[in-house]
Amino acid sequence: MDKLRIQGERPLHGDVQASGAKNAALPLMAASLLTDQPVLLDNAPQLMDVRTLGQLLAGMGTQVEQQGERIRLQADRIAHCEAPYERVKTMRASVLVLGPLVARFGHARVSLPGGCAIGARPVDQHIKGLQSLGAQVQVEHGDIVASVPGGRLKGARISTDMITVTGTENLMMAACLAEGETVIENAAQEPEVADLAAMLVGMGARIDGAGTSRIRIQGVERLHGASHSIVPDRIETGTFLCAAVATRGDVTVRRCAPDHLDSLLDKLREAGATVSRGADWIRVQADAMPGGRPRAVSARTSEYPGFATDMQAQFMAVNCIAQGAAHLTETIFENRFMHVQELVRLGANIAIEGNTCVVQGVARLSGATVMATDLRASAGLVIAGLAAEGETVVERIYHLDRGYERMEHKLAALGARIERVR
Ligand SMILES: CC(=O)N[C@H]1[C@@H](OP(=O)(O)OP(=O)(O)OC[C@H]2O[C@@H](n3ccc(=O)[nH]c3=O)[C@H](O)[C@@H]2O)O[C@H](CO)[C@@H](O)[C@@H]1O
Ligand SMILES: C=C(OP(=O)(O)O)C(=O)O
Repeated sequence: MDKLRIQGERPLHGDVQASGAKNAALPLMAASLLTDQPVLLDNAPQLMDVRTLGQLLAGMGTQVEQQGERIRLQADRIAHCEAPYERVKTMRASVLVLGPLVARFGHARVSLPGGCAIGARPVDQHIKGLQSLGAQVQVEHGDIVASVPGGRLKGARISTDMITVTGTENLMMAACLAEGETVIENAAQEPEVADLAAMLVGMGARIDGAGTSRIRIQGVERLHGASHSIVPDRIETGTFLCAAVATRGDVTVRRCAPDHLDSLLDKLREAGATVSRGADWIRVQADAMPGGRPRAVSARTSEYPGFATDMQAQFMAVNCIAQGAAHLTETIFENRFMHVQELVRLGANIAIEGNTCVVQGVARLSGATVMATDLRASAGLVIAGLAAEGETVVERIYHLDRGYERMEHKLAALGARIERVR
């Protein structure tokens, strides 16, 4: 199993490019099931999750070709509408094929994703929403089995019990081919939802309000192919910015979407970094912070545009070496503090009180061997390792490979001493 070996205490300096967003690429790929015509995606990240979804779609009969940053998908010969457990268990976002399959083919069998390291993560809202659109849905032998009497979904008003990102995406895709109007209330407002809507509109869908809490969709009979450039990854961008602050460096992330990172940028300014931005770049200067260390800054995760749960672990790593104490509260997932005990192994001072971590900053972390437990926990450990004195080894980085493109190469180009050990 691959590991990352890091020699810490080297400030990061220079420019790095953001990749396309994993959390946009996955729904966009799933949306290719809505048409028999080609869908071309540019700015596609080369990630394990993208490969996994590509294999799942190919297994159904979709032609999938990835060349560099371009993916071409054509779902003109779908042989069966099934997502087996073997694929779904390695990537929960596989459930995104459910809405498109039911909408276009009138039936689907998709393995029910299990829980995962960060929480139970049920998909009841996806199922209830599809039922509102007229699908019959049961869980049988661990699979979600859906069929549509009459073959075509019917538009409806759907109000989800909580804000769900992939739930909103699944239902929005399904509603595009339903008969009549669908309104999704309490919709997720994440930029990746808006990016998906932009491509669906390019495919002929009629959608208003994506990016707000109410999305209105007028169903159409069929969609056509499209070409779309995937929105930059705001979480990868934020990860590099946190690494810059934790190592007291000066980093510019290029080809990113600064408008999608407002809440994090405010926090980094509060921590003492100088933040500047242009249309598609962000620079964080943290090499001259008062007192030579960031200030502790509290945060509470929430849905977009709030502070992203996918940035909580990385921001915790910054707070580990800050001056003062911060409270970090996780409100989205019930078990997203798995990195805490590993950060403690690096010398961090963290107490967990319910869904809040109290992080008392220390002057120095000291390198150690730590184990990654999920994607962003891994990123948090890498940041802590970059800041720590001596050598840190991060084990089980297959989690990291799900969602970061060539992370160690990008960090090495910024001056980090980091290598993959096979
Ligand atoms: C591929 C993708 O885009 N993944 C992102 C997506 O995950 P994902 O879409 O799975 O997360 P959700 O927004 O659905 O989850 C939010 C909360 O709602 C709960 N819930 C959700 C659906 C449901 O049917 N029932 C239910 O109870 C979840 O357990 C969680 O507590 O949004 C998360 C929250 O921003 C991010 O951390 C993930 O990176
Ligand atoms: C939790 C994440 O992803 P997923 O929903 O794919 O598990 C993430 O990107 O941090």
